[in-house]
Order: sequence, then structure tokens, then C-alpha cells
Amino acid sequence: PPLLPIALVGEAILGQTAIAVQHFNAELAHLAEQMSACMEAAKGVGIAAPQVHSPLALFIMASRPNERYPDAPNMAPVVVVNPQIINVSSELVSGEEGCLSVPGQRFTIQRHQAIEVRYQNLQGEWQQTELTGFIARIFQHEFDHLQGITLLERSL
Ligand SMILES: O=C(O)C[C@@H](Cc1ccccc1)[C@H](O)SCc1ccccc1
Ligand SMILES: [Zn+2]
Repeated sequence: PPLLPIALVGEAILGQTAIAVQHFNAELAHLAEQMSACMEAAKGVGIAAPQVHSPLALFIMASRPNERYPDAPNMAPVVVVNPQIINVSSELVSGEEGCLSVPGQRFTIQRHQAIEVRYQNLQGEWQQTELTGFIARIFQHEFDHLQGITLLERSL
């Protein structure tokens, strides 16, 4: 099946607040599958539903070592639904980020080093955990997408 087209910065959907997911059904699981395929094809470590023109509060995050973050952990893709950031560290770290919606560009972005988060999985079960480092960075990047915020608004 073809990959979903990726919204580019400037398209309205990337500037909108995402809508809470209410129905944890097969359709949601199918969307998550399509998003994972897009992320893998783009060699990304994250992708948010608005980037594939869906208004839902849903993203995928993964992690693997890459040239910018050679010590990044290997983490299998995680589906994050209706996320909340409930605590953030005062410590900020600067790092380089890319965005599938701003192709070919890299930005230096400050993020919280550690965050406490709460989200639902594809079955609607609430998870709560603390994230640090590169994975915390990815979560914050994708969470921004669900608030209609892209790197361009955060770039130093
Ligand atoms: O647009 C997206 O959400 C995918 C982003 C994910 C990302 C978040 C934080 C820091 C870096 C990337 C990227 O396009 S995925 C491509 C990539 C992978 C590793 C490092 C930099 C860029
Ligand atoms: Zn992005």
C-alpha cells in the first residue's frame, strides 16, 4: 500500500491543535500502522498524525543511534495517544533536530532534559513514565506537532 503524503510546513493542519482520540478501534490501529511505515521509509525517529493530514492527537516515537545522536538508545516504535506532559526538568539541553515537514533542514533546538509524561496506548490504557535525553527530545518534538507548533517556531 502507498505511503501517506507528508504535510509540509505552511499547510494549515500543521498549525492546528490536534483532536483527542475517543475511539480505540481498528481504524486507529490502521492509521498508526500507516504512520509507522511513513516514519520508517523516511528513516525518522518520530511522526505525528497531523504530518499525514490527520487531526488526531496521536504520534509514533522510536529511537536508534544516528549520526547526530550516536549514543541514542535503540527503542522500538511506541504509539502515543492523547499525550500529556505533567512535569519538566528545569535543565534544558540544546540539540540538532530535523523535521519531516521541513525537509532537508536542521535546527538547533533547546528541550527539557527530562520530562514526566502520561499517554494512552492503542488499547486506551494509560501509561505514565519519565523520559530523558534523546527520547525526551523526540516526545517534545512530536508533542509540539499536536499543539500546532513546528521547529520553525522554536529554532534558536
Ligand atoms: O518531523 C518529525 O516529527 C520527525 C523528526 C523526529 C525528530 C525529533 C527530534 C529530534 C530529531 C528528529 C525527524 O525528521 S526524524 C529524522 C531525524 C532522525 C534523527 C536525527 C535527526 C533527524
Ligand atoms: Zn517534525
